[in-house]
Amino acid sequence: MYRLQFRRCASTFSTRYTAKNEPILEYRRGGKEVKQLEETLNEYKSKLNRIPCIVDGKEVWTNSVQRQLLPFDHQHVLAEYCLADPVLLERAIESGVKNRSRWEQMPVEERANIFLKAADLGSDLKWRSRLLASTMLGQGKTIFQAEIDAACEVIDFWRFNVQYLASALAYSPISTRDSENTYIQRGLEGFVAAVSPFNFTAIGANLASSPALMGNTVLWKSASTAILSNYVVYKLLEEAGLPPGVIQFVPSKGGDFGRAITRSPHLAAITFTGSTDTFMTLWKWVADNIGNYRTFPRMIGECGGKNFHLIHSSADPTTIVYATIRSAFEYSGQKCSACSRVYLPRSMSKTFFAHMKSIMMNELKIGSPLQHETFTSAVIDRASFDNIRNYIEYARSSPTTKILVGGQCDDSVGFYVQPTLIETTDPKDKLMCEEIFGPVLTVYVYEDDKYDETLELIDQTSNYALTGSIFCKDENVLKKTRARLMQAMGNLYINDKSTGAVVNQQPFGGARLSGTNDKAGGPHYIFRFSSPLAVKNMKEPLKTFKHASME
Ligand SMILES: NC(=O)c1ccc[n+]([C@@H]2O[C@H](COP(=O)([O-])OP(=O)(O)OC[C@H]3O[C@@H](n4cnc5c(N)ncnc54)[C@H](O)[C@@H]3O)[C@@H](O)[C@H]2O)c1
Ligand SMILES: N[C@@H](CCC=O)C(=O)O
Repeated sequence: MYRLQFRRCASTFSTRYTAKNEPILEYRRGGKEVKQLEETLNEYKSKLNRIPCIVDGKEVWTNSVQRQLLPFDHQHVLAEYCLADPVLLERAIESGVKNRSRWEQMPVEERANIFLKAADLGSDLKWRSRLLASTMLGQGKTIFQAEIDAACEVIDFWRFNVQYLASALAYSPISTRDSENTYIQRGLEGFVAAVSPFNFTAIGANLASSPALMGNTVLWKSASTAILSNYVVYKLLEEAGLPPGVIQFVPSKGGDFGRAITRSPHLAAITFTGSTDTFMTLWKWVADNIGNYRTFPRMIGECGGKNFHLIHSSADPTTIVYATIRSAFEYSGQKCSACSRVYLPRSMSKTFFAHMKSIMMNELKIGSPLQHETFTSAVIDRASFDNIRNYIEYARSSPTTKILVGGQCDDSVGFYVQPTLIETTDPKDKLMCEEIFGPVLTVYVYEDDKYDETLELIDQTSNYALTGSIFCKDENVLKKTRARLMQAMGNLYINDKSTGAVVNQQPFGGARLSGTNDKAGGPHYIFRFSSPLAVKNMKEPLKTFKHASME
């Protein structure tokens, strides 16, 4: 059990708290964590989970009710949740504004300890199984994918953000004989709007809780397909001691939420993760209202990607296959960091394609995420299924692309899209440029002697710059490649897959239109939610207005 302990030394604070990454549990059949998880899965599955909005700490059961379905069995309604309409959103904003200064004035140690307590609760099997079960059912994640997201990453965000805050508080400006100088991490004036995506429970948890840790009040709008897991996160925080009215849990229609927050003069920041288009819409709405705000709203956005694996002829032939399978098809490619374009040298293409085909056709089990042997399951919803199917149809009809494996889509029970491997002869094909957000991987084979041109191609093909992997064992080539692709990603992997960033190991965020690159899971992220106050306190009265040179 960690408690944050600050100790005063002269005029500075310091702390003994150092976070560690939460160990990943294995969930082997018959183990105690599996037993607990199965009980919780059964509990959630056997009832209709009813979810209210929460405003000012009070449940609000609105008349507008929506349903969350199991993506892998869409006849099964997992939850019914209440939608906040524009009037309730106004109330939530008022509540946030009203509660802000009381929360901000709570001693920072007490605030931080709530999140450390939350991390401890999440680590324990009772809450851990709730986090996992709600994520597996609602978002269609396998046990491993749910564990690394809804348990480990959630817990890591809570612990490491506290560590970053503690280090920040250790900073003290120089005081002089005449003046005592202090530097205070203050919350933003107004409220923070957190808008989260469906694909990571941890992202929702982080978007809502980082601003809160820094003394802000938050309006949290979850994605409609991640409501149950996000509600579990909210309830966990409540049990950890988060006071009422610090986070308002307000599922709502995207447009209603976006309009309500951008209309309010009290908007202090939007912390968003989702598609680039949605972030651009929010940015435009803020611009439309720019004369109306009390402060400049901060825009923090982590957006889409078109992540690449670049393979050099010196790469290890087995690593490139395993890494590509994992990055492109785990969680059905629904990670912003998923590999969706590969640049492959002609000299390795035969063995690469043969190995990929063999694994994809014989070893990848696609099915219910509740079965241990499942590699990946259905995609999140009807809209996503239709969108991905359109790209596959396009690939079927285009003269420059060929589907090598997969391509089948079946929505009779769940929204299943078979992992699909495509080869294109057009490196600027839309399959190489646009984010698909599904299990569709396109490969462009380049001639070995065209490596430099291929670097140019990678850099120029997409407006996204989220993650990229270089597979190469030649140090000189690697050096040249890194220099050429310096701006082509926010997270670079060398001889590893382009997914799987871990808090405080690979702080995460993209460049270009992939986002504002504030690096969640890194030491600077929390400062986007702070408006520091520098204080100079004069010790002596002024004796003259004249400078020495004037004497
Ligand atoms: N870069 C990252 O760290 C990161 C991480 C996860 C996901 N993503 C990206 O997220 C996308 C997938 O997630 P998604 O489908 O949930 O994205 P999305 O943009 O459809 O939705 C994200 C959130 O925005 C809300 N929203 C939609 N319109 C809105 C509006 N006008 N005003 C306010 N809110 C609005 C949605 O309801 C949801 O809560 C992909 O593009 C993926 O790359 C990026
Ligand atoms: N932490 C994730 C990024 C989140 C994107 O959806 C990864 O690196 O796989």
